[in-house]
Amino acid sequence: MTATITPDPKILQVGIIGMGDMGRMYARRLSAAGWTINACDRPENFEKLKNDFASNSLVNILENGHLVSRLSDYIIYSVEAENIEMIVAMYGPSTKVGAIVGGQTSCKAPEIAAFEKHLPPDVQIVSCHSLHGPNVDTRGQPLVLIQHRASDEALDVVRTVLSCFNSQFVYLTASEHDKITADTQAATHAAFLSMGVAWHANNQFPWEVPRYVGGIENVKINISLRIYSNKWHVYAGLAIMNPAAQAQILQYAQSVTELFTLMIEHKTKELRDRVYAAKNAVFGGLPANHELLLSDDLLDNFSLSNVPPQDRTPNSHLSLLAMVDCWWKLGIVPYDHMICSTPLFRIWLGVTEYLFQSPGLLDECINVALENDTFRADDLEFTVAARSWSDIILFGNFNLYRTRFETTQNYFSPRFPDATKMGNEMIKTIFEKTKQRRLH
Ligand SMILES: NC(=O)C1=CN([C@@H]2O[C@H](COP(=O)(O)OP(=O)(O)OC[C@H]3O[C@@H](n4cnc5c(N)ncnc54)[C@H](OP(=O)(O)O)[C@@H]3O)[C@@H](O)[C@H]2O)C=CC1
Ligand SMILES: O=C(O)C(=O)Cc1ccc(O)cc1
Repeated sequence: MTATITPDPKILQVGIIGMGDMGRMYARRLSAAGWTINACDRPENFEKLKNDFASNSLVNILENGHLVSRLSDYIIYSVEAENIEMIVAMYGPSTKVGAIVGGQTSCKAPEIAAFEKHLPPDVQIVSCHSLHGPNVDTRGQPLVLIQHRASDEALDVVRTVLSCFNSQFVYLTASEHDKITADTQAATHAAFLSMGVAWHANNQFPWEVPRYVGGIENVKINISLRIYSNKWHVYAGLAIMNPAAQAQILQYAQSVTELFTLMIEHKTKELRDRVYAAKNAVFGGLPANHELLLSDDLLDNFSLSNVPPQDRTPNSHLSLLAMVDCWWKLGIVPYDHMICSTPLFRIWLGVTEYLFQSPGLLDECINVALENDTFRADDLEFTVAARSWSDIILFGNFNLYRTRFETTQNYFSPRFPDATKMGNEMIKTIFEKTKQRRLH
């Protein structure tokens, strides 16, 4: 069934269909490593794209995916997950005989189904997924490879082409990929999306509010703004199209609601027992000499606020209590997924670990949750937001997702440049610090 493809930059041509943020990042890095790239976006974007890459002689911009598919030996679809079936149906039949095809979408079940349905049988399928955003240094980051319908030689070709990223290859099946990424990404994103909506609902720029000062608060603000500065469809696609993700988001919303109810009912024993049961399930297996992934000193360096950190207000941290509760209820041990984790997931895990494992901090947080009303209005809005995101995702409503996302995105947009700069620094520092932990 298979034709031989030589992974030689003088011969092999790489195709990229979809020149958005990720497609452009791939085109730049692969061409810098000497590969010839044939690339396209939607036909109406042809002139602009051609202009943008006019100075790069190794990137050959074409009008549409038919032209890319006919010329290229290894083709990557880097398009919106929601549209993958329609786009593969359009261009897949034009694929060069014996070529290798893969996709970059964040959820593999629909992508693989589209490939199986629309690619000619002589075409091999090796999919990929860079587990990070387009502006993150690719070195050392996980890069999932899925040898779905392909020879070992075809996998080798893909490995050779993508080796210039110096990422860490992780070999999975499509369904393993979807299960693990649901565990790492779905509830993480739900938490940050809900924070953004809650701050917006209370008409707050959190870095201007003195009660949002301190290490953990810096992470919440930076990461939430980082997500809102990205494209809505990236998060909608991986939440709505991955069935395993829906269960996580539903559980996260339930955990938020149930913990918030215990807080406002002042059910001290029930709340404490539940939080400690979750702590035991998620962190109980860590060795005695386990070092925290993050420290407050480190996190204090990444503030968008001008208020000094010593004026920190203790917080109920509902979003973090609910995260660990959610992992517990779903039987997820997040450390099992480090090899396949995104930067945001590692940071989020680092923060939850910091809250649950720093002496005294968890009890302080439970006491605040039960007795202090400072964050009550924020926690109420956060609960409503978590429920609302889970409804939108369970109903699979892309339009409502987009409206909800973009409304909050507009509200925060003036601060995106600062937050992106700070977020990149934070990711870099935390990446260095957690390198050992990630690889073992
Ligand atoms: N951004 C991220 O952090 C990551 C994203 N991913 C995944 O990678 C994929 C791409 O994401 P990203 O680059 O961020 O998104 P973008 O929206 O920036 O890129 C998608 C591109 O595909 C184009 N497109 C749509 N239809 C066609 C078509 N018929 N032919 C050619 N091009 C088309 C879009 O054009 P137009 O906008 O005009 O519709 C857009 O330029 C998504 O599936 C996403 O889930 C994976 C890892 C990380
Ligand atoms: O790190 C994260 O969770 C991100 O937000 C970036 C991201 C988005 C989509 C992916 O498929 C992979 C990474």
